[in-house]
Amino acid sequence: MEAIKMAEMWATMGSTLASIMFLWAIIRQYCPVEVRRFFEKYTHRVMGYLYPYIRISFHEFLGERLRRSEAYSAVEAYLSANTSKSAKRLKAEMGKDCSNLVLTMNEYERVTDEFEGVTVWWVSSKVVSPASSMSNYPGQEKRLYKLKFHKKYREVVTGSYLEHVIREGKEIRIRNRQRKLYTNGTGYKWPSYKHSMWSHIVFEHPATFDTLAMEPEKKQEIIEDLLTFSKSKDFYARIGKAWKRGYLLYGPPGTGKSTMIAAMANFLGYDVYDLELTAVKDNTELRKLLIETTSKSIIVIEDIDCSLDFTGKRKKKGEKFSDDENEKLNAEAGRKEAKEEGSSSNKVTLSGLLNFIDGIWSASGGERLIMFTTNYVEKLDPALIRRGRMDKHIQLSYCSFEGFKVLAKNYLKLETHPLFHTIQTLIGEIKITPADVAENLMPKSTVDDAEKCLSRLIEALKEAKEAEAAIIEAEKLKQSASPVKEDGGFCDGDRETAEPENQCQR
Ligand SMILES: Nc1ncnc2c1ncn2[C@@H]1O[C@H](COP(=O)(O)OP(=O)(O)OP(=O)(O)O)[C@@H](O)[C@H]1O
Repeated sequence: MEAIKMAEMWATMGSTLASIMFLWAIIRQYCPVEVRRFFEKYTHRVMGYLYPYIRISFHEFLGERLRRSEAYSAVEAYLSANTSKSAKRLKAEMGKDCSNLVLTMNEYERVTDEFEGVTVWWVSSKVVSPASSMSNYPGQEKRLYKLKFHKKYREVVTGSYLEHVIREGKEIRIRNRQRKLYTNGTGYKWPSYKHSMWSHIVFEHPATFDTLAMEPEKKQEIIEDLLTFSKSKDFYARIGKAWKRGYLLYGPPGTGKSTMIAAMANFLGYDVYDLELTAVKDNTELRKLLIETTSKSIIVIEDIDCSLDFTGKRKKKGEKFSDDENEKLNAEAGRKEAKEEGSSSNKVTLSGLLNFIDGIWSASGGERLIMFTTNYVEKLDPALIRRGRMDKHIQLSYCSFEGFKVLAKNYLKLETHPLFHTIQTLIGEIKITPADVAENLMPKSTVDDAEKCLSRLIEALKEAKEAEAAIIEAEKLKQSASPVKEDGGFCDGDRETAEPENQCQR
């Protein structure tokens, strides 16, 4: 009996409240703003005792720090990525003016989220500002999010949860935005002089770390390095360094240097600036181009060893200098360059490039990765690639069995196959680039099945093995014919000849 009475009482209370809400929704449209605010203030107080949940407009807490539209977009991105499918329906535009709000109840969508053990509910609602009495324009329609949570979690929600939502939402938006690939070329500027400028296309390279053929541990190390960098804004500010990181990617042609850059750009959601140094007239122009790059970008100089004379001018291959000696040589080379710069302003110099790498972005802020690629790391000037400038050196090498498995999964959708064993043995014995493996795995006609592609790869590996054996045999014969050169220099791959010109030829 008791239970039935209670149920009846709750039902009556519920229907009374619903009637009041319904009446209020009608009346409030015609109420002056002051009356409405007064009424709502006291209703909220009373309701606070009966109903311990708080419903806040998201902008109450972030309005000061963030533009409304920015906050709205961040929440939208966060909810779309982190919560149930229903959030995907929350796509909406945000209007400019949010005064005089009228809620239209039937637009409600509700999404649940959890953070540090706290449950919150997001509600999306449509808002219409009343039509102006002076014009014929209808009222503007806007969207907003409201957040509901138990009042005992007020501190967690307004303290860390909202920050978390905004931060994550912004990152998701950056990852999802359409990115650009910039290249520099020559343009004309009034009054008609040539100058280097960026032009761009949409960056749509499909490479990801999942599709990159590389040992899993090495891949993971790079991913973590990138993640740490992208989250280290405060750290860089604290230690007084520009928020940039240099990567040197080196290895033989076809080992995936360009593919790695694309995977990095896709992973971080950055734009790519492909800087062609040979098209840059001088240091002034280089400076201008670099300053024009935006935050969250990767600046790439491919084949740096071929881009002007940046190769080991200061230190010849095999020469071992102490740090002091190196400093002296570098200073001397710097002076020489400065002289050259004075005599010919028509040049991008090493010192110019080093200066820009070191300091150019200190004033402009924002995060940037600078990447050099080369097939001949040993040719590069040590000053160009020292740690601090090129913070991480990544060697891209010949295809390992782990790398092959990634390619087999990408190209043939194969995780395992009886022919894998033969491939594992052969791939451990010879050097083959991922590009060559990929080429062999590519179906050449509609009748090519996985087995045919794998057999073709085995054939290619066997041929490469035979070719390698023939080269080794020929070299042995050559060496046994002339062990010592006329000038007394040796040629054993490790030791230099007496004259620098007489370098070993492989
Ligand atoms: N590690 C890899 N993972 C996946 N695919 C690869 C890899 N390496 C090469 N490839 C394939 O080979 C092609 C050429 O590779 P990429 O241009 O990245 O090599 P690279 O090292 O930059 O060569 P280069 O030094 O000649 O510029 C790519 O389009 C890709 O299909």
